[in-house]
Amino acid sequence: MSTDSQLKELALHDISVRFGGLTALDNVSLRVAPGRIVGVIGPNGAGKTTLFNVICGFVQPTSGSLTLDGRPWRPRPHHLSRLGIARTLQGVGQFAGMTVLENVMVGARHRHAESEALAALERCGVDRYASAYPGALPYAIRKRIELARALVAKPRILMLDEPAGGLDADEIAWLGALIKATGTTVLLVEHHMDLVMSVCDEILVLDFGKPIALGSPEEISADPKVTEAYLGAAA
Ligand SMILES: Nc1ncnc2c1ncn2[C@@H]1O[C@H](COP(=O)(O)OP(=O)(O)OP(=O)(O)O)[C@@H](O)[C@H]1O
Repeated sequence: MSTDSQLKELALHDISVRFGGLTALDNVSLRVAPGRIVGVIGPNGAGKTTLFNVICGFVQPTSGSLTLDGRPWRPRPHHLSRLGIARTLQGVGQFAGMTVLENVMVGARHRHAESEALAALERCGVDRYASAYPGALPYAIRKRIELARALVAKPRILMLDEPAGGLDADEIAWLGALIKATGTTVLLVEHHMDLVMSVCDEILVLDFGKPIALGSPEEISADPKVTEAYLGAAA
């Protein structure tokens, strides 16, 4: 279990991202305090993945800034693991030519990579697949392997990009329990509302790149702007 002093505070300050004429993020500010589970939700195209990509350094903001532990920070993808930031991908992009264990060892940072990878697989309930090749395994198992790969380095900030996508109710319940048990800071982009509402301490709602609400699950579910954004998207 991480202690507070090991955790990092990540903050976005007035971040905007424009792709040509399209504003994908419009003055978004967010503080992800140590140990908190923060959700980012919004209809399709709201800017959730773009926000993740800004934090990972894949997309440069057009304006605004980021800080890590209060210091100005310019994210770079190859520095993330050194900083203790791990991210899962929307899909299950594992290396087909490597075993499950080898795939998870890619995420490890220490000398004891193999035992740490096995422990992460065990934590995710998939250690029995260690010597299998991921391509042959069911999707839900591969999602768990993806989580093990993110958890193996014991990240201080865990970024989960639609971890519930394609999972059934039992798998989602398991995932919710795992997220709560990590004891680390989590940033969660997810469409599955029950999961978001049950695990998050705080939720940011984006709509067409604009932050329209930020608050506890109770505040967000009672906010008419949020209902309107989702109904508008469904109409
Ligand atoms: N590299 C890019 N170039 C141009 N437009 C982009 C790029 N990346 C994202 N966009 C656009 O920015 C907007 C926000 O996209 P983004 O993928 O961040 O939304 P999202 O909330 O993650 O959507 P979804 O829920 O469907 O994954 C969309 O209109 C998208 O088409």
